[in-house]
Amino acid sequence: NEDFRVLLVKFMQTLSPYDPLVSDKGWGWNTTSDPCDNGWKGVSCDVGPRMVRKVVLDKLNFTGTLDAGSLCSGVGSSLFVLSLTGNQLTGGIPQEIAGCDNLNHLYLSGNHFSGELPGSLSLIKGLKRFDVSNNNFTGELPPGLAEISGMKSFLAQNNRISGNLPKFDLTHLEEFNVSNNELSGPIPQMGGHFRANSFLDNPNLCGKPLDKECPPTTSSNSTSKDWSIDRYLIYAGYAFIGLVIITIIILKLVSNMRRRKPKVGDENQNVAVGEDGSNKADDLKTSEYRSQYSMESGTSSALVILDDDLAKDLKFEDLLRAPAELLGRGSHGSLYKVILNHRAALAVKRIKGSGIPNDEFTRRMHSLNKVRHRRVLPAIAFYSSNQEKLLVYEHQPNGSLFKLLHGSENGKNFTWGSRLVAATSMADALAYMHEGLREDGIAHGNLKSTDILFDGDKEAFISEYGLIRPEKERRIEPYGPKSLKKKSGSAPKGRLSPTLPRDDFKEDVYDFGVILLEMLTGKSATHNGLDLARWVNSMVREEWTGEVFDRALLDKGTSEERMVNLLQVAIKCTSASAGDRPDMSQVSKMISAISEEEEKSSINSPFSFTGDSVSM
Ligand SMILES: Nc1ncnc2c1ncn2[C@@H]1O[C@H](COP(=O)(O)OP(=O)(O)OP(=O)(O)O)[C@@H](O)[C@H]1O
Repeated sequence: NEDFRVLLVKFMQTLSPYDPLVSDKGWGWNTTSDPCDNGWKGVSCDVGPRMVRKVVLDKLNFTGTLDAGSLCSGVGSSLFVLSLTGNQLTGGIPQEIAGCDNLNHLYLSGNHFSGELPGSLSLIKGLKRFDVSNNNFTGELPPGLAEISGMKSFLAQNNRISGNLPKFDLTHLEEFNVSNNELSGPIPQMGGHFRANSFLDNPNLCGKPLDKECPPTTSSNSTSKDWSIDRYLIYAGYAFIGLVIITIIILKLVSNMRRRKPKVGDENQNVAVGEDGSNKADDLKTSEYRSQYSMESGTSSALVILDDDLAKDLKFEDLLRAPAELLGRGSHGSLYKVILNHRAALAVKRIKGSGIPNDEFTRRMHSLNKVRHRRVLPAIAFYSSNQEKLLVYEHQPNGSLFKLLHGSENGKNFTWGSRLVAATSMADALAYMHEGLREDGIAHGNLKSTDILFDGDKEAFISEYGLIRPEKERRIEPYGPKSLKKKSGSAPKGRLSPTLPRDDFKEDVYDFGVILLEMLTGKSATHNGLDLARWVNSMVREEWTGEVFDRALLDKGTSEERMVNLLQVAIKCTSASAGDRPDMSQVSKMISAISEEEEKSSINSPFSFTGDSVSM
């Protein structure tokens, strides 16, 4: 009826009170047309009963306020999604928002909203995704909000919300972030897998997972009981660690004593013997590795040159003396940019205490050096001792895929065509390496978007292939749709699985799938405590596939069909069980087919960054 249109038009006018042109923009919002017939901008309706289901008006420079009263009286219970992200709306969220009592998704981030979040929000019992991040909200979080069961995202970071944090049930939440507010007091024990970054930058918030302990309090019996349990656990932990250390020392002493006892007739008992019966120490000194500088004289620890052109005459001393710039600290060690006279810049990875014995590591580097793909960055030299390893690569000047997608430019200049080209060549490179190194059992082992680097010509390379097998273990709680049905026991990536062996090649496929998802969604794999594969799966299940894609991709010329095809490949790669994941060779074929389609449709955009270099 007409009243309902009048109310919706009033809602729109309040969003943009200073822009009388809204009605002239051809957006359809007027009392004479039907929102479901004439496609009002941002309005989607049910096909059957023709009811307004979604109102999505993002980034339209609205400067007014949210007239929830008119909107919710107008659309009543039919509205499922309200999204006003990235405008400049002011004022608060009116209590009347509860009139939209079937709202599932409420996205209001990136505005200038202020005031307290209304308590009436907790009356919207079906609320699943709630995002009010990046506004100026103040006051306390209504405790009822934490009691809505089935909530999947709660994002309220970057506001000025104060008071205590109510107790959410975090085990079922996929995204949770209240960082950078003014919250105070202890973080309640809420379960879930969220790390400190979901709570950071609240000066007076304390307790796990933050690094900051809460001061002991006597005011509440239950709190002091929690504290004494905590303390008991800490002391028990110390005692256990002490016991383990003592056992290790005793075992070491016993094994040293045994080793020292020479056996009659055995003169080489201290030299390890290889599987083929050869003497490993001698192997390492063969002409395949040219020792340039020996750190520990008399041992095989030396800078080993693998690429005669790039690392000619490179000496360990040169690396030690040259000025080095720390580029980052990863999970295995630090990475330095080193510039030596008359040489291209080098990237030197320093790994301490890898746990891989010297000779095993050297053999691994040797195997890797035999299998080369032009899109996999080879080590040009390395040094290995039992305590420390150095790997020397060519420095790549255009940063990593991670920075390109999540750096200051947020992937704005990384077009769909460029992403597809990078995905195709990375899949091809990984498939090639898997095939060549399968017998040696050497997969990449730790693939992340920081390991995809761009060279001077802005071509993508995989780096750190097979460098080290991290102590990351097989995931027991997978992230595919099957696992989402299980309500408990969900685990973050890399959770311990003591019994099942890990298939490194299928782990690579999973990691590659996550990289594809990062390229498709523009989200990082661990942003906001979010497990990307799990989030995408749940969005697709809820039939919100269109909402997962990076907005920077929704340009003229981008094929949604091929984006969905690539998304399906990524979902297969991140299948719950390793057995359901395709091999990299199959992945490569599927992506190549999408690329061919793209080429045929002649809308393939060239791989392009704008500007001289990628700004990070
Ligand atoms: N050859 C290279 N040239 C230029 N930048 C590099 C090179 N190798 C790595 N980097 C960048 O240096 C930073 C630190 O790298 P590093 O490998 O130490 O960390 P990581 O990849 O985040 O973690 P991990 O140790 O788990 O692999 C990353 O941003 C990475 O993209």
